Amino acid sequence: MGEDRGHHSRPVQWRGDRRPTDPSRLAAYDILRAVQADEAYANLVAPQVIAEAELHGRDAAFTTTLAYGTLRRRGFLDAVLAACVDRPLAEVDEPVLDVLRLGAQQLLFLRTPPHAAVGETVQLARLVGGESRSRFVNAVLRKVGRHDLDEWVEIVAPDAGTDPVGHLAVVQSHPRWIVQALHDSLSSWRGSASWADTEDLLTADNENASVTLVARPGRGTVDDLLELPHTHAGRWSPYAVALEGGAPGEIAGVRSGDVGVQDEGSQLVAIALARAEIDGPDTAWLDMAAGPGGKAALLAGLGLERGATLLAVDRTHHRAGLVAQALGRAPGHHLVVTADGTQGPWRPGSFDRVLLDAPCTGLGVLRRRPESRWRRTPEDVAELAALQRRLLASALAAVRVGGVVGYATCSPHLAETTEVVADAVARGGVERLDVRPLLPEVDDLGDGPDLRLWPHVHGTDGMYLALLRRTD
Ligand SMILES: C[S@@+](CC[C@H](N)C(=O)[O-])C[C@H]1O[C@@H](n2cnc3c(N)ncnc32)[C@H](O)[C@@H]1O
Repeated sequence: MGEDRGHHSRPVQWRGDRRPTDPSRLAAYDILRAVQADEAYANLVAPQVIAEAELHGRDAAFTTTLAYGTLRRRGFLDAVLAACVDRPLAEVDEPVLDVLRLGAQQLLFLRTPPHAAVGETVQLARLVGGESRSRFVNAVLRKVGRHDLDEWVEIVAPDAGTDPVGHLAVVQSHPRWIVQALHDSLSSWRGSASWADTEDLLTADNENASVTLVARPGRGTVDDLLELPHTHAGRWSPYAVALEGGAPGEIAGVRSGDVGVQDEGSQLVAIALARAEIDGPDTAWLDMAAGPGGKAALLAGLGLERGATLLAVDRTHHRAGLVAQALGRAPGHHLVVTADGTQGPWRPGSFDRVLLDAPCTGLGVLRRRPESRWRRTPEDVAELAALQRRLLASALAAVRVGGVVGYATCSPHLAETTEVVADAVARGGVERLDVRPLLPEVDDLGDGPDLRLWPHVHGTDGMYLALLRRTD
């Protein structure tokens, strides 16, 4: 490489007498490199890179769209690039490959005029890789530009009739195993799913998620939030306000923690758990894997009128610290502890309600984490499912007879959801509740009894919740 560019080194927008590289595209490149080379998370690194590059408004939005889209579409873009490069892609320098991906993304998905997409990308290649790399990038992108998106789909995707999983994997740019897992989960939700349903879900994963605020009960109201510009009421949750444009960090309530940034799917999980009927006392609540504290903060508010005390636990000190921050100004009784939920510092049967929002693969929130589909592996599922079983056993031991455990994940994978719960039910001593009547405001909740929310159906993150009442 001509230059070693860490994602923080900037601004280097000139080399010799050449014209400047477009700062938005350079920032997108920096985000890609940080994700690919340093294993950064795009949603964390992008705002940092954009701020350091002093990009605002449309330029900042273009950088995010280009970087996120390129990360999501990597599978498809690589299939196209492989058809245009006369050696295996693995032999192309990673930074040059990222430049090629950015160029192909603009040509095929962003409607950037071809001369601009090629010209600007070649300029970027010259900056990051020197003259010979820029000629290579120019030649490859000209080949990409010979076909439009539909033609490329015909060329690189397996036939939908004979290999529907492989077809969707390429066309919607997801690993094969994830396409299959999502299809299986959708199929079990309503008895069956067509490949078109699955494609709708995969399409939703490739779109940006909107920002939703939560007016935490006891700390503010939805009506207060609706006074703010660019807001309207949420679709399902009585505490939700959608923010269309504008930065949540500029809202005073968000800065103080009275208002949270929280997808409606997560809000509905906490609300359903709080609404489940239980006999007897209802004052001891546990959130067993609480970091960073979004659901804990909502539960604390929901528990207020019942005089409930919330114990929020996380295994890592840092994550427990984030929970403490989220709960900091919350009225009522709450306590945050760093502990391993599989062997928590409490006596068996101590709690009336327990939330176990288990660590999971996050396959329901792929739209928010553009690179994560390429990082996750089927081995992660097996490892997490084992931990989820241990945590659920511990949650069921922590709740009293008659109390309720909510088992939630932001993954719809069957091995992390219904299979974990089915094992717990099979061991006896628990009754599975139908979650759907607890959320009458939400349409289309499938066959039940568990709650499953989908980006393409409900517009929320993909969330799962089973409610288990302990019977002995
Ligand atoms: C899905 S997140 C919880 C999200 C949270 N409920 C919210 O809404 O903000 C899972 C959390 O479980 C924590 N965790 C993982 N293993 C754990 C364990 N053995 N005991 C307690 N917490 C654990 C992780 O650190 C992570 O913060």
